[in-house]
Amino acid sequence: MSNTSPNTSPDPAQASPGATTHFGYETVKEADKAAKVAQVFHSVASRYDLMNDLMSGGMHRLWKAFTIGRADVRPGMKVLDIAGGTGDLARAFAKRAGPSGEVWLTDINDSMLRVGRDRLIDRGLLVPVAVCDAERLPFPTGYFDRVSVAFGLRNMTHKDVALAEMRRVLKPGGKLLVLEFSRIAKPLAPAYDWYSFNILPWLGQKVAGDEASYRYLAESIRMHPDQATLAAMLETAGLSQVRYFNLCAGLVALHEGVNLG
Ligand SMILES: C[S@@+](CC[C@H](N)C(=O)[O-])C[C@H]1O[C@@H](n2cnc3c(N)ncnc32)[C@H](O)[C@@H]1O
Repeated sequence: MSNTSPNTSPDPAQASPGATTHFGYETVKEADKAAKVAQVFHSVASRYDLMNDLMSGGMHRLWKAFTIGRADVRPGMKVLDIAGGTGDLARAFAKRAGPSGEVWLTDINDSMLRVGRDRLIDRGLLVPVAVCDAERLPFPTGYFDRVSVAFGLRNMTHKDVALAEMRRVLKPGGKLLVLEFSRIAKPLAPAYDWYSFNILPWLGQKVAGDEASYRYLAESIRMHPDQATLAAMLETAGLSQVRYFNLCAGLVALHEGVNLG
C-alpha cells in the first residue's frame, strides 16, 4: 500500500488554524476533525461491510450499482475512487476498465484500505491502493476519466477544497460521481430520524461494539448539505452539466458533474 505524501497543494488546516467545523452535532477545531473521523473508521473497519448490509437492509448495494451504471466505465479508462474504503466501487470499476485500464482505490484511512485491498486480492483483482487525503490528491491534473466518492464527502473537513481537487484531476470531458446520504422526503423524515437515532447506535453497539461512531453517522448525515446545495457546490468547484438523482426518496443522492476544462 503506498502511503502518499501531500504534494504542492497548501494544507487547508494550516490555512485557518483557529477555524471550527462540525463533527456530527459537535463543534470542533477544523484541525481536529480529520483525526476524529479517522478514529471512527479505524474503529469500524473490520465490521464496516457487515454493518452496511444490516443498516441499509442491503440497499447500499443498489445505490452503488446505480452509481456504477452512471459511471459507464469502459475498457482502458483511468478511474480514481476516493474515500474508497473497503473497495465496492473500485472492484466494479476494475472489472469494467479491464487490464488496459487503471483504477485506484484510495482513502485517508489505512485500516479501511487494508480491508478493501484484501477483499480485492481475494477476488483476484490487483489495483493500486494509496492512502491519501481527498483535499490534497497526489495525482496529476487532468489524469482521470472518472472520479468517484461514495459516502465519503460528508466526512471531509473542507468539502469545497476536496471537490476542487476532484475536478482538477479529471480529464476534460471526465465525470465526477458523488454518492452520499442526502435529504429524505419530508413525510418520511420522522420515521427515518427515529430509526437513525435509536436503531443505528444500538446496532453499532451490538455488531461493531461502537455506539458513538454510528451516532456520528446519523448526526453527520443531518449536517451534510442537501441536494440543491451540494449541486451548487459542484458548480462552484468548476464542474458543468451538474445533475443529481434522488434514491429512496432522497435518503441518498447521486450527484454528477463533468469537467469541461
Ligand atoms: C462511510 S466510508 C465509505 C467507504 C466506501 N466508499 C463505501 O461506500 O463503502 C467513508 C470513508 O471516507 C474516508 N474519508 C474520510 N475523510 C477522508 C478524506 N479527507 N480523504 C479521503 N478519505 C476520507 C474514511 O476513511 C472512510 O473510509
